[in-house]
Amino acid sequence: MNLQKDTLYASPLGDIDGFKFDASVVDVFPDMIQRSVPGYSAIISAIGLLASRFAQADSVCYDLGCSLGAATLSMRHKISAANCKIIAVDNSTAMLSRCEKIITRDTASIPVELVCSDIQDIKIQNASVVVLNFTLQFIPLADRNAFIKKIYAGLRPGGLLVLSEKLFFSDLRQQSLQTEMHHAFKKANGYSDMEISQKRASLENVLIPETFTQHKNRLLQSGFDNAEVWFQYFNFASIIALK
Ligand SMILES: Nc1ncnc2c1ncn2[C@@H]1O[C@H](C[S@+](CC[C@H]([NH3+])C(=O)[O-])CC(=O)[O-])[C@@H](O)[C@H]1O
Ligand SMILES: O=C(O)C(=O)Cc1ccccc1
Repeated sequence: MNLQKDTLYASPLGDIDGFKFDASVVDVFPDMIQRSVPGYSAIISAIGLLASRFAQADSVCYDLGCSLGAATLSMRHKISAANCKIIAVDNSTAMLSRCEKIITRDTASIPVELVCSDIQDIKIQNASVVVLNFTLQFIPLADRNAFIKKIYAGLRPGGLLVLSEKLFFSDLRQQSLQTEMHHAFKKANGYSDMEISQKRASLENVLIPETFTQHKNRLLQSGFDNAEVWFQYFNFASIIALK
């Protein structure tokens, strides 16, 4: 499980396929997400702190779209409520089998159940914490309302949803500036202009960002009491929604 540098888009590709979380991505994923998502590590640490505040005794904490389990591990090391378990879900078999190896090597005692499934198809019950860390953006737009309603229904009173997303800005100058600054962030982390533009093409119609207002409206319409940004770094933000 050696950490590999992300060079997936470093050579010119003729046709650029839509981005997939396959075995080639798994090998470079920690490097890719760290160098591509501004504030990723800070968000992962804060998810642990939030879980320690919100995890209720005898409840379930969900990590939906868990990838290699970074948010799961952060929660697992911080939760002190009695008799909690974590359910971590991803529909990429390549991601989930690597995640299983990582979780097995970790020695913390909170049980972790790994589920290979579309996150829209699982039961969400008795939840005190639900984490969607950069995952909703990959769910078809038409399915997002029903999915957030389902999460709300599965949360206990006092429950927490952490929703981290790449944002879109309805103001054209903001959208261009925030995108430009995200690309500057990636360049400062060693990606070339070609890597940035090829990755951008592969994410077209795969990662579909929405505005903060769209997210907030959906969360409120689904029943959440309130929803606010607690972290933002350029066009990447994390939202706390409370039941
Ligand atoms: N419908 C779906 N059902 C299940 N999983 C899905 C679905 N769509 C996408 N995924 C999974 O969601 C994850 C998104 S990465 C999350 C990072 C992680 N949360 C982290 O905190 O490190 C974010 C990113 O790479 O930008 C991938 O593992 C997909 O397989
Ligand atoms: O790399 C990007 O440009 C992103 O928007 C974030 C990202 C990170 C990892 C996989 C897919 C998207």
